[in-house]
Amino acid sequence: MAQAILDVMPGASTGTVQVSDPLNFWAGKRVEPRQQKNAEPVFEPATGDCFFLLKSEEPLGSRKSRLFLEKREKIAKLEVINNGKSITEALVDIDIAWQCIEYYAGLAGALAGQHVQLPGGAFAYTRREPLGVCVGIGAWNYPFQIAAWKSAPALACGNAMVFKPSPFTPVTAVILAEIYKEAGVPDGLFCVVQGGAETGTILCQHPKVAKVSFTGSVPTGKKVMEMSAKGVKQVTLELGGKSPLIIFKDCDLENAVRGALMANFLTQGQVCCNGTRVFVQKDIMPQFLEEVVKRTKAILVGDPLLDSTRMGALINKPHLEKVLGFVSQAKLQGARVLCGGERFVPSDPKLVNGYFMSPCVLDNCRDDMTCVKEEIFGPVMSVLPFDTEEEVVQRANNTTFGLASGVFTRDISRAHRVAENLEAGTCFINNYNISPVEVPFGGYKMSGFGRENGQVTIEYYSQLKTVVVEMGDVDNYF
Ligand SMILES: NC(=O)c1ccc[n+]([C@@H]2O[C@H](COP(=O)([O-])OP(=O)(O)OC[C@H]3O[C@@H](n4cnc5c(N)ncnc54)[C@H](O)[C@@H]3O)[C@@H](O)[C@H]2O)c1
Repeated sequence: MAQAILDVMPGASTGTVQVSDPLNFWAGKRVEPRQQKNAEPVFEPATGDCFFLLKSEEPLGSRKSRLFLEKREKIAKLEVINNGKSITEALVDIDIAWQCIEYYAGLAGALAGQHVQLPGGAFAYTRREPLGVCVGIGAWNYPFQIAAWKSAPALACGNAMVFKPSPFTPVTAVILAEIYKEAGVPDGLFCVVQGGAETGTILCQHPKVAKVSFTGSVPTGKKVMEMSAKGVKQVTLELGGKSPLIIFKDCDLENAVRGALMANFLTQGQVCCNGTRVFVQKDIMPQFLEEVVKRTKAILVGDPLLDSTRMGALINKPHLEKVLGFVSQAKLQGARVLCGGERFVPSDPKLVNGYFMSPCVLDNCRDDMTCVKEEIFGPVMSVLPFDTEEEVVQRANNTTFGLASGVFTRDISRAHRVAENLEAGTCFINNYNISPVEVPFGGYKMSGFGRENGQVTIEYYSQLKTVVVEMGDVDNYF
């Protein structure tokens, strides 16, 4: 069964793949939902064609790196077919996923408590224990990577995880389940359940669930937190962002332009930590704009399975329309479109119904515009001029989000001062959007709390037990 889904490769090309195997993984194997709801079509973003019928489960309550490398390309191709991102990026996503699993597999053996000496020979020690059954709920922009980022630390700490992918990208999480099984993870320890809001709700409300780790939008994150609060469950929330990227005039301009592109156009701009508010010091604005527009226009949009493609298709039609709507609104509010911002129809006939758009750079932006305030989640960069460090830090922080931030400067003191003053979970100095699994990732403010990756995440998937040991007699007050 597992093979069937992977057997479509390597001859697969855009528009030819149909997936029919069940995508739920329960007690060690792929299963059809026990009680099916209506099947929902899942679309291939590059062609607009349905390539899978997703049957989700109704009332759920009632009813190792070597392995990765062998499957790397196949998983990446399926990720592309389901998500629309370029194969170049998908391969990196899969690599980051296995690095994450290796990292936490390594940390598992290092989990340790503390020994505390007490008076009279007594002592205490602490044990790091699992929480129990954890739920992972994923967004559609990094389907496989999100499943790995959540399950690797969860399993390393001794928990079980039930993972629910986004119904837009249901296809690859089950392969992760099969890899875990092949690597020796006992049946039932990592399960995949398909479905949307209803299934997510059931999972969050289930009395036997100890923790929910959620990646998605702020409105859904609030609901997840409310539901989890009722059961006093721990929560990790990885939510949206509208991150600032600050480019000072003393920067290496070539690198700053590259950084701005990395901050805006990965995965068709559908990245939570994107630096979509690009603040550029006035003195270098003309040179910055000239270079960034030149590079943006050169981005090759098209068939995401081709190695030469740098930008694929957005996730679905309503989302494409929403992103294009943000561009229209920006124009009405006075922004100038320097390039892109339109639906793009590739010359390949099989891609004519795909959800492509040309990457967009907006100039003449002001802090009060919708495109500068709201998360667009598409390839739209808003450029804003600034004069002083003090002013730009204040403007950069003037948002309810706080996921990431970036600063380009050659002044080392300024770089660290700005990093300290920005209200965000991550600050990139002279780079943007790199995500090594060794460093913690997560938000400030309404971008969420808790962390993924890094050693600290162990604390979010375990609980501490204190054991107090008396070596003498009990001191009796009575
Ligand atoms: N901070 C991060 O690490 C990170 C990473 C990726 C995406 N995101 C954010 O995710 C958003 C885009 O993803 P999306 O459109 O899939 O988000 P979404 O909030 O619409 O959905 C996320 C997940 O929640 C599920 N869900 C929906 N309603 C639910 C409910 N009532 N109860 C439980 N689960 C429910 C969905 O089925 C999906 O699996 C953006 O805002 C983006 O910034 C954040």
